[in-house]
Amino acid sequence: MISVKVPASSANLGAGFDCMGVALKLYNIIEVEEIEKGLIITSSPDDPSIAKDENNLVFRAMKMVFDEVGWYPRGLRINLINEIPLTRGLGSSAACISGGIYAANLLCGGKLSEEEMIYLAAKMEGHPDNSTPAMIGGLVFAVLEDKKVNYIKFVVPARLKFAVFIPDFQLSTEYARNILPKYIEFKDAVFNIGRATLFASAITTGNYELLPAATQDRLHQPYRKKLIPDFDKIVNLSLEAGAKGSFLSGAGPSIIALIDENYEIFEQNVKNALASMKLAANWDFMILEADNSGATVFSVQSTSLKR
Ligand SMILES: Nc1ncnc2c1ncn2[C@@H]1O[C@H](COP(=O)(O)OP(=O)(O)O)[C@@H](O)[C@H]1O
Ligand SMILES: N[C@@H](CCOP(=O)(O)O)C(=O)O
Repeated sequence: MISVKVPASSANLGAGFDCMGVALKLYNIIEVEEIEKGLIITSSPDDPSIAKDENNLVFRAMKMVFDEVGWYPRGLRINLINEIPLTRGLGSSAACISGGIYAANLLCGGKLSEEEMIYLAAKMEGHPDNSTPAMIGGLVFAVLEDKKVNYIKFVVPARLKFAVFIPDFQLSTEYARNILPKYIEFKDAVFNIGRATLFASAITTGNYELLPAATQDRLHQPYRKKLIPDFDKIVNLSLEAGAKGSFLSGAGPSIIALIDENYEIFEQNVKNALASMKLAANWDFMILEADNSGATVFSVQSTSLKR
């Protein structure tokens, strides 16, 4: 049995639509084992949206690797332990894809390079901003090209923390992508280019005072926030509590805020605000650090199957 740990991820980071994302210390565990025959998939906590047959996302990612390298297990047992909430904008699908590719590559003897795994994951997900940090960790600037992903990984210092606000409803990434406009005004494109580059510079040089300006966006949040009733309330309360920027996590509905200091004061202020605004019942709140490792093996037990 091979056990792989793969982190959650928060993509876009404001202005960096489809090209920026950070891995977070919230994990799924994917356990895989070759068996004599068949496909056995279990998951906990179970969720009706998690397929237990060949439609399962982790299995589909693994099969893509087997097809790529021309090696197939006789049968496969997959056990999924899901800490990352599904369909909340925290890269649950990307964790399945990157974790499944990573686990399958271990099962078939490591035939794929890290670059090949990063590309396959981004190609399957359709955009590299979740799958790449899920695979290698850190805060990643990434562009999916024709046959590869061009990326830079920035190792996030522990002083920068991430407040995550998770509502009690789901918003599928597919739906949240379909509602985006096919065309935008030139001035809005220029607006986002400037802030995405300012974000990259501010985050890598530690100029966190620039982050509130650098995390503004006109490409996706104006459209998606309409699907999230308390969006402005959560963003405003996190900024008033001292966050250095607050914005949609991925395609949502979760919201993420950047915190640079006074974490305990921030946490207490947020908890007080959530309670006084009667939002606490519908919004989970946690403070996470960035994960700088990505998908990792955390146990390998020899299989009883003899080839
Ligand atoms: N932990 C999981 N196990 C199996 N399938 C999953 C898991 N997480 C997501 N999926 C599949 O991926 C699909 C897309 O999820 P998505 O809307 O992208 O969620 P997220 O925003 O968390 O990435 C889900 O409908 C589900 O079928
Ligand atoms: N760039 C994508 C990111 C989707 O992230 P997820 O965690 O919601 O799957 C988008 O904004 O559509």
